[in-house]
Amino acid sequence: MSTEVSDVRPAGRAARPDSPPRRLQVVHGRGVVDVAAARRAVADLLVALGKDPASEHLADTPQRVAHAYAEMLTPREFDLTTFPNDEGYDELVLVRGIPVQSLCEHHLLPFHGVAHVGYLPGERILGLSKLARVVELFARDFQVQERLTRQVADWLREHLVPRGVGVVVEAEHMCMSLRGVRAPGSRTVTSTLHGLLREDARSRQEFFALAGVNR
Ligand SMILES: Nc1nc2c(ncn2[C@@H]2O[C@H](COP(=O)(O)OP(=O)(O)OP(=O)(O)O)[C@@H](O)[C@H]2O)c(=O)[nH]1
Ligand SMILES: [Zn+2]
Repeated sequence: MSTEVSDVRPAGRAARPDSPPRRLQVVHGRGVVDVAAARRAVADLLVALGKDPASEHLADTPQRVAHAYAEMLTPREFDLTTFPNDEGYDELVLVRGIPVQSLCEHHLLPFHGVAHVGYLPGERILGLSKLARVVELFARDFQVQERLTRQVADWLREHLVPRGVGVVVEAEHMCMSLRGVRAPGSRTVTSTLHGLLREDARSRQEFFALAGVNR
């Protein structure tokens, strides 16, 4: 998925790179869901599963399912707000326990859990809520957990230009709980590190310790 990040400063305002705060509008470049086509496909699926979509109980189900998938595949747009790091804060900034709600691309079933996202600030610091918004930006898609984890880390490296980035995702996959291997409660942990959090052992250990992951 591509994302577009554009400057939303009002026209005529000086574009000084250090003017606080800086807001960049983040728009996802994902195809819009064709709800009508999805509704027809869900009705066909019900028939294929031996159900009658015209029955009283299922009459509105195709419409609901189509809307549910459209919602689950559409991240909210947001402003990426950054501030100059005037105090020269050079320690880790970490938000733990960010909810992750995504859909496995193999079975179209949910996987959900938490993300811990941290960075070592460079010239700018980020509005804290934006770490959770970036997780949503990539989670609202058909995904595998490894790619989701890496996309969040790569995106922050590109758009925040910190000295280091770390992302840990812990999630339970419904395709492993409800069906197949039927291992409810098992959680998959994935991580991606960039910059100093990858290269410097002390920073890496501190990140995993604060994230609550024992490595
Ligand atoms: N690496 C990775 N695998 C995933 C993820 N979500 C689901 N899977 C796995 O994708 C695999 C698909 O394997 P297949 O053998 O093609 O599908 P399957 O027969 O339904 O597999 P079972 O789930 O073992 O019954 C399964 O092992 C799933 O557990 C993910 O986020 N990352
Ligand atoms: Zn799956």
